[in-house]
Amino acid sequence: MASRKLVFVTGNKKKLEEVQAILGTFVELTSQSLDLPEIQGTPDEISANKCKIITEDTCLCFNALKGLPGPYIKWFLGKLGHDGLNRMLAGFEDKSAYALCTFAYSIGPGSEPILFEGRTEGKIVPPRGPTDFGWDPIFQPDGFEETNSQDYKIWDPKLGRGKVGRTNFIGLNWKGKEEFSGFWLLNHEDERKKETGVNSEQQKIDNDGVSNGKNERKSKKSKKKLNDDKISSEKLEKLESLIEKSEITIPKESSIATKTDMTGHARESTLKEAQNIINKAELDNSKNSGRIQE
Ligand SMILES: O=c1[nH]c(=O)c2ncn([C@@H]3O[C@H](COP(=O)(O)OP(=O)(O)OP(=O)(O)O)[C@@H](O)[C@H]3O)c2[nH]1
Ligand SMILES: [Mg+2]
Repeated sequence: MASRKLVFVTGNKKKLEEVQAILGTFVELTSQSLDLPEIQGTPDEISANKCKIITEDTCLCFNALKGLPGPYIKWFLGKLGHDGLNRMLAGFEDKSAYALCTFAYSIGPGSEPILFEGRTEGKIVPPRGPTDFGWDPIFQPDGFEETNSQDYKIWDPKLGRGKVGRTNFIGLNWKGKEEFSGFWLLNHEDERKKETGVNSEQQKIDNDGVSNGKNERKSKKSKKKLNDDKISSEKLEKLESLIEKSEITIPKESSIATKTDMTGHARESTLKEAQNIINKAELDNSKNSGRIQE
């Protein structure tokens, strides 16, 4: 199992299953459910993990309704069901929609969460397939004859494909995963050293154009280690070269945001949720240290 541990703050078992399947070989997730803003339970586990957390917010956006229900899909789905959601579009010719998944990733208290997004275009159709997960039965991604329900439930590494924006983000295209893994390594010096054999000082030397045999040896060792972790050497080389060339960019601003879609809203609410969790963990930390001193 991967040595990197991350707390996924979600109350949704299906989400957890999907994200773990996608990140499986790279990060081991533990889940924690927090009902914000009325926080239930204590996020001790989060504090203990120094609050390396991710949250994820899923939107289903109808273009005819200028992006709505978007982040409110949970409540619309709960009240109207699949048929009701279809009927909302009865008066419109345009049945197109998109699934938008926004991840917030935090490396710990005091650090601003970083956002990553995945988006899948498709259309709203009468329900087909199993009904055990949300709006899957009524969302048919472009290029597919099946709804999300009828197609692959989760990221399938053998088939090399999966579904909706989550897989678009970290599965279907490797770019998202590279950014995430690259970001992770860049921000966790200890793990970076362990995984790549290169620390930031050495990287600085390499970037300045000075290479040495020692690094090459370490790099070979790290390749073996990560191969064992089932990341192909081709992908590892790409990742390492991205890190070394510092070509990894963290997408703070989305290139897909438009005035009519829900991207901005999704970003804001995900960020707020992540920030609330961090604030709560910070508060818990300070309360704990207060208790110890007493
Ligand atoms: O058919 C689906 N395929 C998916 O891939 C998917 N991902 C989320 N959802 C549903 O969309 C709403 C978003 O709300 P949401 O992002 O706030 O999730 P949530 O409240 O269930 O969990 P969380 O906020 O604790 O993580 C909720 O009704 C989720 O069940 C999905 N439905
Ligand atoms: Mg939620």
